[in-house]
This record gives sequence, structure tokens and C-alpha cells, in this order.
Amino acid sequence: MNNGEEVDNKRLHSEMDDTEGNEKKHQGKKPKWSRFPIRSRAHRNPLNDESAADYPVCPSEVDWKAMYPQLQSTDKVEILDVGCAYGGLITSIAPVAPQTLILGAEIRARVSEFTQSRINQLREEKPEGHHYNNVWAIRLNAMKYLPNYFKKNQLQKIFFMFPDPHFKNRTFRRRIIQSTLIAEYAYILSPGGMIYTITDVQELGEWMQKHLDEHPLFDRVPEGELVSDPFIKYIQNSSEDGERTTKQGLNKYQAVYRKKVLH
Ligand SMILES: C[S@@+](CC[C@H](N)C(=O)[O-])C[C@H]1O[C@@H](n2cnc3c(N)ncnc32)[C@H](O)[C@@H]1O
Repeated sequence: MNNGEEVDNKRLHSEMDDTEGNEKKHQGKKPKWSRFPIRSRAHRNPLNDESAADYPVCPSEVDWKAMYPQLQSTDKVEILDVGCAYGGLITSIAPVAPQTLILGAEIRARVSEFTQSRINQLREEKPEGHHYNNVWAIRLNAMKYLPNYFKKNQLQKIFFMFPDPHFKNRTFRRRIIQSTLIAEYAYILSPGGMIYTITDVQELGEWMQKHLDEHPLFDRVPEGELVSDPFIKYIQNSSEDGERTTKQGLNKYQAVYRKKVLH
């Protein structure tokens, strides 16, 4: 058991609680980026991706200071958004968890560059007085290179918001939630750390839940417990797909899991 890491997760939630006033201030005042002036192929094949030479060999080789200008030596990323696209979720939670380093991982290079420009602009404009120095996004194929960036037990939260559904049987192995990858997510998550999933595709929701339910290192967090989770409303509406599905009135299938604390 690692009490330190469990406490960290509680600290993170209380950070969100402490900033409730701050959070209210931000509601409905999120910077508007209704137009995304880039075109990028909607899909890349994550299994056919670039070579390992494009990535740092291990977490200590990553230039974190270049991403987070106010980084202190003990700071580390604690929240990861996999498939962050244009950064809707990460830029929404940055002001309400101001002491926490948040990273978005996006496989499409042009999209991650766009998200970086968005964050740089937020850093300049400081809407609502927040500095946005605690958030960044990188080009990263999360199906292959997460352990190059994150140490064992490092993260408190991983978000999978509206991942690509890959509908055809022959492309199921491209889905971001599956047994071998869940083992990798478990490795980089702290004991008590959480995985958040949401999709508007029922079949994919059932797939993600089945695979996470079956994994011995995770327990599903009961819906009742999520009522008091300060992050839950952000997974519903703050990413671009979250906004889109809300506007379209689509059903959303969410499930949250906690990594077991083994004694
Ligand atoms: C359907 S979009 C959802 C975007 C965002 N999460 C949202 O809720 O609006 C899925 C995103 O995941 C990205 N993606 C797909 N496979 C990925 C991978 N292996 N690693 C990182 N990003 C990936 C895609 O490029 C795309 O931007």
C-alpha cells in the first residue's frame, strides 16, 4: 500500500473543492474556440505509427521544463487526457486544479500543435486571472509510448473522452481501451488513481466497461460516489466531443474505475 499516493489523490480532489468559487467563476466563461482553423485527417492508424526514435527513451529524458514554465524540481504530471484533440477538457480543468500539472496526449501532430498554440494564447491572455502554466499538450501515440513519459505509480487520473470507436471487427485492436493497454495504464497510475471513460457510442461504452470490469487491478466506482467527484461534470461537457454530443442530445455512456490499493 502506498499511503502517500492515496493521499495525493485526496489532495487533488480537495484542490478542486477549495477552488469551488474559482470554478464557478469559470463556468460558462471558458474561452471560445468554436472554429478550429486547421484541417487534419480525422484518423491515424495508432498501430502503424512512427518509430520509437521520435520519442524520449524514458521519463527523466523528457524536457518537462519546456512544457511547464514554472516547474519546480519535485513537480510531476498527475493528470493525463488521452486523445485530447483541441484541449477542451485540459484547458477547462487547468484553472480549477491550479496546483496540478495536466498533460494532453494527441496522436495527430497538427492537432497537438494547434492545442499548444491555444494554450500559449491562454497563457498570454490569462482569462479569469489563471496563468495556464499547469497545462500542456504533446503529440504522443498513447497506445505505444506512455511509459517513455510516465513513471510507475505517477498519475492520479487518466481521461479517455469520446475515444475513436473503430467499429469494424478487424480494427478493434486499435481501440484505446483493451486488456494489454489497461495493464500499461495500471502501471503508470498510482494506487487509488482513477480512469475516466465516456462515449456516445453504446457499443464502445460496453466494450470499455467489459474490459475494465475484467481487469483484476481495477474496481468500478459506483455512480453514487461520482456525484461528489469534482471532475465528473467536466467529462460530460468540456471536451469538443462532449459539447457536440450535448448539443445533439446524444446519450453518453460513462464509467469510472479506481486502481486497487493492494495491501
Ligand atoms: C473522437 S476524438 C475525441 C477528442 C476529445 N477527447 C474530445 O472528447 O473531444 C479522439 C481523439 O483521439 C486521438 N487519438 C486516437 N488514437 C490516439 C492515440 N493512440 N494516442 C493519442 N491520441 C489518439 C485522435 O486523433 C482524436 O483527436
